[in-house]
Amino acid sequence: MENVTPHLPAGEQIRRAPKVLLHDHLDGGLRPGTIVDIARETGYEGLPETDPDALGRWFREAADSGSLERYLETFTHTCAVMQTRDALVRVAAECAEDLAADGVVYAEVRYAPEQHLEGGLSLEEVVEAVNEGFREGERRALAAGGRIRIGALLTAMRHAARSQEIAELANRYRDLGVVGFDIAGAEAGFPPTRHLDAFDYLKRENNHFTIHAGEAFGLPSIWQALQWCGADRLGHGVRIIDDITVDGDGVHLGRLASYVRDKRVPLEMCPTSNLQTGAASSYREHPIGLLRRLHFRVTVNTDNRLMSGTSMSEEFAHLVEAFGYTLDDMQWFTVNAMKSAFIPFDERLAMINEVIKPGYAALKAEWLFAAGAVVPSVASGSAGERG
Ligand SMILES: O=c1[nH]cnc2c1ncn2[C@H]1C[C@H](O)[C@@H](CO)O1
Ligand SMILES: [Zn+2]
Repeated sequence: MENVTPHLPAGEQIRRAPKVLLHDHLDGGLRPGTIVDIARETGYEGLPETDPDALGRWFREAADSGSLERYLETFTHTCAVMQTRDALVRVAAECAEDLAADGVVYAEVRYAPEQHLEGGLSLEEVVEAVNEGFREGERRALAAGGRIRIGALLTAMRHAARSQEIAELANRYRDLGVVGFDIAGAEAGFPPTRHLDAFDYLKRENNHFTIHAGEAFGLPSIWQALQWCGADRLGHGVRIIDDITVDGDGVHLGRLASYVRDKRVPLEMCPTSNLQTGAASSYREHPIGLLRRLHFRVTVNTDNRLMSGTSMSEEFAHLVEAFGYTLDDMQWFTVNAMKSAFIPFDERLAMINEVIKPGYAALKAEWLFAAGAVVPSVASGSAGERG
């Protein structure tokens, strides 16, 4: 029986495991080489480095400041090279290819259309270019032997005043590649209630939205996002830990933490990003460990693959190392994410039953066929005789 003892998944196994990503920014995931190419083509001269490797390092280091505001400054450069139709198509197609190559089978990728208008595109043209890129990337992934499906989330910037317009845009492109709405940007000083009109509108339209909350600001932000705005999911939500006490008597959940767990509110957790912005101090101390043990609806995400130098596989590898997670844990996070996606219920269910569960079952069965395993005796039926 020792062969069925859960073992820790390693690099290649983590990559091949089907993964679901709900929180990934399009303008936070460009390939450094693509940034350099587009900057050259479009005459953008503001890049801090023009060698792709050096530029990749620059993003990771600049984002490693311990402050969300400083972290966000790095997006000036990525947004600067995402101002034309061709650039948006290319970046979106490569995003789909990169995620598929990393074993992501379903992703919701977000971006703020209002940040891509400087080259004269309209909001609609931005959305259509990104959608075209995602479809192209899905086709290329298929041709390369992978498979991925991507839905877009339209983000409004919380310091700006275009959330109603972006919410209407999300509604117009619903069922046309856009699956929901989000607000992002600096959290302190910009509470989600500033955008109540947009959230009320989306609720009236029976549409879906998530809100970045509980990252750089604490419980009041989470409380507003849920109880005033009606968010379906929380972007990050790590500060919910402030409403949980662990002492000699056990674990005590405050009213807000209880609500989040009881209502199965999905938490889009992004461990590496949280370390960079100071929302958590190490992987081992990241609240995801406790929240998973307490059965919150936790999901694992990348946030910004470029700025964090990460991928879904990297995030899981860190968690495996910090918490000893097994393939069963990975499946649990992945099913949580799929249950929390904004696509229709029947499609989510089919993804879970036809893609995710069989994918993990196949990986879990691999020990049977590994070198030195008991394959001959299983094949000859002796295992059955013994049993
Ligand atoms: O983790 C984040 N918190 C708040 N805002 C963020 C985060 N990551 C990216 N953003 C911002 C910067 C991007 O330009 C914008 C849209 O993707 O969203
Ligand atoms: Zn984010």
